[in-house]
Amino acid sequence: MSAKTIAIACDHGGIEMKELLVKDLAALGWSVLDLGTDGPDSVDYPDFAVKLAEALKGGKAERGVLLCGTGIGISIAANRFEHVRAALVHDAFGARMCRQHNDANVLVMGGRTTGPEVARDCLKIFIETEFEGGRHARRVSKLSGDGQA
Ligand SMILES: O=C[C@H](O)[C@H](O)[C@H](O)COP(=O)(O)O
Repeated sequence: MSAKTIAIACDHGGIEMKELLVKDLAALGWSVLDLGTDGPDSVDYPDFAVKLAEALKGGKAERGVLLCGTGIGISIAANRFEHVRAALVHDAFGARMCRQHNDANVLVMGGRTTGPEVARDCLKIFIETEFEGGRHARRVSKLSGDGQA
């Protein structure tokens, strides 16, 4: 069976965290689609959210990871796409809940706000936790235009 693919992208605020997490993803058995950025030069986080959203839409990856300084800007940008459920996570509980309750398909963290070991832990939990479905499936369906809001 071929490895599942996860896309990862960041701005300059998340570059060190990206390098760390790419290694972990490979060790966890995922094929990694690295969409940059690749160096410390200042770039604009919305451009990288778009790259990742397009990779998910085009079926090039099943899941995604986005990183910027705080995770805030890049999660705002990613959630403008209807097929993206990007969760800004700061701890293990959030990483677990965003999968179990929200079926998040993109994990977002801040390279300037979350320490490396917490980030690695969150990534592993995000990867290994399944969506619970049930009442949560009804709620998640309302996020994508199927609801009455
Ligand atoms: O939400 C935005 C992100 O945290 C960016 O990484 C941050 O705004 C970049 O800031 P600067 O251009 O000062 O490095």
